[in-house]
Amino acid sequence: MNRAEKAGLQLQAVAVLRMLKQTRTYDELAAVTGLPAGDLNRYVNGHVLPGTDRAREVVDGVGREALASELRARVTVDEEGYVDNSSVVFDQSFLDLVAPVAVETLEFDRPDVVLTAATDGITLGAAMASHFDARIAYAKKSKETAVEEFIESRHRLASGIELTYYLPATAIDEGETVLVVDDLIRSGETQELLLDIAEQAGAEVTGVFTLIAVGREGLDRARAFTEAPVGALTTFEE
Ligand SMILES: O=P(O)(O)OC[C@H]1O[C@H](OP(=O)(O)OP(=O)(O)O)[C@H](O)[C@@H]1O
Ligand SMILES: Nc1ncnc2[nH]cnc12
Repeated sequence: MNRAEKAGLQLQAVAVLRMLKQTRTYDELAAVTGLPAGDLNRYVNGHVLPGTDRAREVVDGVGREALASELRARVTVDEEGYVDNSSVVFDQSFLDLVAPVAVETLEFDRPDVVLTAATDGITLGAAMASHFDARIAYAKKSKETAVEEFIESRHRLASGIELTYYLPATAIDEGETVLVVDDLIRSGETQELLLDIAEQAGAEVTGVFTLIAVGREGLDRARAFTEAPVGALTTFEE
């Protein structure tokens, strides 16, 4: 780990601790993290940075669980199992916190491009791309004006309606690496289209990540299309 990566990890741990501290006393934070309350006070106030091992423990161990439960507390699920996650996808600061934790715990390699689907995947995609210093690309259900060439992927849904996503052909170069992300996966049809677009571009997929999986079908479907890691921050049972 070089110095910049070490500093990045230390600052991620501080961001996670600050988020957890918002609803906890230092003693409660000590109970969650297993770290002394006095040290936590110094980290949260920015007087001292946690060492690399402690920072990794916070980001890997505490971070993922804490962010998943924060996410679950924010979303609502209606009686048909549809999820309203607008309070998460509209909150760029929260997504900026999720990105490094997801990357550390699911062990995604740095991609050249983070690929997502408009609309609701865009803010998570931006957070992931910013974390990796990678480009973002989002496929849309309509063609952008003035773009001459598109990669398109079409799929007939169970209802018979056809779904097509379009990506400007210049968004991904052949041989580049791509991390595919979205806010939510349910049937996996959207991920299948994104993975097909990545394949048409001649890209190598480094992983698939979603904030929420509703049931297992979508993740299993994505796994059938790539050997790269596929994961969700949290899964809701159907
Ligand atoms: O796994 P699937 O069954 O394909 O469902 C997941 C997709 O559905 C939602 O997008 P939606 O199509 O509602 O578009 P939006 O982001 O513009 O709301 C969500 O943001 C995912 O992209
Ligand atoms: N918001 C949502 N909740 C559950 N399933 C979905 N499929 C597509 N969008 C969804």
